[in-house]
Amino acid sequence: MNKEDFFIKQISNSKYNGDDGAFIDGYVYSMDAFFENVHFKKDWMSLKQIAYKSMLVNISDAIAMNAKPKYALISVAIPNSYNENDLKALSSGFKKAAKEFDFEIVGGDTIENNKLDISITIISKTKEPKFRNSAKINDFICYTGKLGSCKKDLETLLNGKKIKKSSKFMTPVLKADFFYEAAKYVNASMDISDGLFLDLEKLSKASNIGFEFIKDIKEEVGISGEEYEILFSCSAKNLKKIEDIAKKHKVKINIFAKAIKGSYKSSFENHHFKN
Ligand SMILES: Nc1ncnc2c1ncn2[C@@H]1O[C@H](COP(=O)(O)OP(=O)(O)OP(=O)(O)O)[C@@H](O)[C@H]1O
Ligand SMILES: Cc1ncc(C[n+]2csc(CCOP(=O)(O)O)c2C)c(N)n1
Ligand SMILES: [Mg+2]
Repeated sequence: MNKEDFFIKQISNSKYNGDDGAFIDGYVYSMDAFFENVHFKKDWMSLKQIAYKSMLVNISDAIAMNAKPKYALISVAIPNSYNENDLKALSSGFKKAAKEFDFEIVGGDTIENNKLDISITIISKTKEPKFRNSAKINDFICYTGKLGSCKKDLETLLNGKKIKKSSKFMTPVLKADFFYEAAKYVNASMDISDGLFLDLEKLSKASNIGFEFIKDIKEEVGISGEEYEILFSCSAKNLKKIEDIAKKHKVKINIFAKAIKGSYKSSFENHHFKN
């Protein structure tokens, strides 16, 4: 077992743990960290972009569970060198996301540190939560959008070069409207944060299924992280309905595998606690 899974198992064996968020009594509780030098370098993005992306990566988990964000708690470690304009820029990114997705920032914590580190908790509401453990044998396995560009853009940045302002690495494009409408036809879902192959492994474990690939997934597509697309499964019967909803919202759907008996293991390493 890897260090991350070992640790999570030590802390919590709650039945609510293990999905994009914990669904309890109509609400989904989820949190994600967005830390300097782990998730971004400060010369890559403006403070507003950093704050905005830190919110989007969190909202992504709520959407993947078919939950609508209602409240957020934001914990921020801020370098002492930041002036008032910096603080305004940072808060404008948080507020932009709250306005766009119509939720309230109800609390958090602020400390001083030598790096900018952001942790956000989102509390979201749903009448019909979607989990990772509900994919059924013979389901089609699909993902939204295009995968691959985030890894390419990350590499460009790590090589000291610039990427386009419109890059999905800078600003993930969440498929909220599509998914809130399509969710009733979906069996299982999660967001793609670690990369399709690793996230498929999580889906496989949670739903106790394997995959038969219909389409060949190239390595640069399968190992691209931070895409924040939605990975989902649905029955053959519901596929057409989902495709129609996707068309209406101008969202691309890739149908690339079928769920079969068995299990799936990615041959690629998790980026956390690499040797
Ligand atoms: N420190 C922790 N304490 C308790 N539970 C944790 C901790 N870290 C992770 N978990 C739980 O383990 C599960 C997997 O966490 P992880 O952060 O990998 O979520 P993910 O949705 O798969 O990935 P991402 O955060 O990149 O979207 C989640 O249910 C999460 O709540
Ligand atoms: C400086 C820097 N180095 C590496 C990366 C790549 N990276 C960080 S987190 C992550 C996947 C999901 O994250 P998490 O599991 O933390 O939600 C990836 C691919 C980056 N963005 N910035
Ligand atoms: Mg997730």
